Amino acid sequence: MIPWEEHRERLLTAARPLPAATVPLSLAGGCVLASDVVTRWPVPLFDNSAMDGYAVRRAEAPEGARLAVVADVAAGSAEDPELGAGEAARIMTGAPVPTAADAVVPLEATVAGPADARGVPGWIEVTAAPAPGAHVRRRGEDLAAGSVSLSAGVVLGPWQLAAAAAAGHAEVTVHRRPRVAVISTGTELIDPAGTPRRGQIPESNSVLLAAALRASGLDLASVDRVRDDEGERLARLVDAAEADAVILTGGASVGAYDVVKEALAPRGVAFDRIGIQPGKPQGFGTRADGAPIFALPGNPVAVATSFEVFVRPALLRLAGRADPFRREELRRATAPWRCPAGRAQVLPVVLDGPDGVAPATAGGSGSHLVASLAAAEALAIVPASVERVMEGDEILVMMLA
Ligand SMILES: Nc1nc2c(c(=O)[nH]1)N[C@H]1C(S)=C(S)[C@@H](COP(=O)(O)OP(=O)(O)OC[C@H]3O[C@@H](n4cnc5c(N)ncnc54)[C@H](O)[C@@H]3O)O[C@H]1N2
Ligand code: MOO
Repeated sequence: MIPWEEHRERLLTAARPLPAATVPLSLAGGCVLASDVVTRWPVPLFDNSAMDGYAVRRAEAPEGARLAVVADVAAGSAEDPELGAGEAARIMTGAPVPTAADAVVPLEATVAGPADARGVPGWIEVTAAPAPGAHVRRRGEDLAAGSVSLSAGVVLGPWQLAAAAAAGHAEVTVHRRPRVAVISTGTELIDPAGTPRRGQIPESNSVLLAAALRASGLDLASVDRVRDDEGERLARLVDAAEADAVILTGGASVGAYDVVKEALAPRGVAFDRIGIQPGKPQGFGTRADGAPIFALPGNPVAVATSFEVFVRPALLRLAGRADPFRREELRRATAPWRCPAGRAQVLPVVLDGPDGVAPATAGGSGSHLVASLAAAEALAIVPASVERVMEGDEILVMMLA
């Protein structure tokens, strides 16, 4: 039996980041940046006002000063009005501060005289003197021109994409988002909407994997279902999948009709017994083009936990993530539970209070308990040496959100 950490390491070593491509920002969300984004200009681009108010020469704007309003600068204006002694310009938030001004007095700190047709008053009186540079957002104070705005390796979320746009880029160079093919196997499987006859069950693994891929920012390339007597078709589907990785479920154990093993072992996929429960039988290999092939056991809970423990980190590596792991926390068991002998346990759990954790199901870690998966919030990972978790024991918990 291979320790689960060793199996995971083997998968991670084989998973090389996909080549980089330049894509528009609208398609880059969730991708990992492959090269630095260097700002084309200082951010902000020019000194601009942080307030709606009046641009002034501070030395001439003590409390009680009356200033003539000689210009009106809106956001987007290219004007740079001269300000003489005793003069001010009305200015809006985001508008360029006139070169002659060195502070902005907000509207609320003024009393205004009669206005013209555009609403610009002829004069204002300052009711609170501005501090030096008050309400002026300085050119380059966020980022100097030519400096790195986003470093390679960053995952592009909404904030990072906005930063790239602000730095003057409509496109970024990212690792391609992995496209993943899913193939579920089993003669017993029918559509969830069907009426199962004796021996048949609704197919749920591909539903789980498709959603898990999407939730991890990965693309679903295709979904197929194969009967246990369709080994050749299975091999063809794996070969032909237009995907960067293939995940199969079922048929990975020692049964008489384990189609995945039959079809893929001759193609170099290694099937091993891993020291983890659920998820003991696992197959792993690489296609001729380097795409990893993950053959998971069929039990739905084993699929859920194997995806989290093995497949997701490897796929995130393909996506270019340096750290592909979930956040982990140490929590206290608030109920006791049994663990399998000789294998690490990955148990779907609920979070109990600020630092507690309890099994999501009374049935323990049975790999068929798919309905109770719905209640789970995280996965407890208990080492192989532990046979029983006692109330109060410290447990390592892999957080799923
Ligand atoms: N003699 C032994 N038998 C088994 C062993 C063993 O070591 N010796 N290992 C057990 C363990 S542990 C597991 S896990 C399973 C894995 O078996 P397979 O990978 O061959 O999976 P299947 O037999 O195809 O399916 C297992 C189970 O899951 C249901 N299933 C399969 N696919 C789906 C799907 N897409 N949606 C919903 N449910 C699915 C299937 O009906 C079975 O009930 O082997 C044990 N046996
Ligand atoms: O390892 Mo199997 O996945 O326990 O039930």
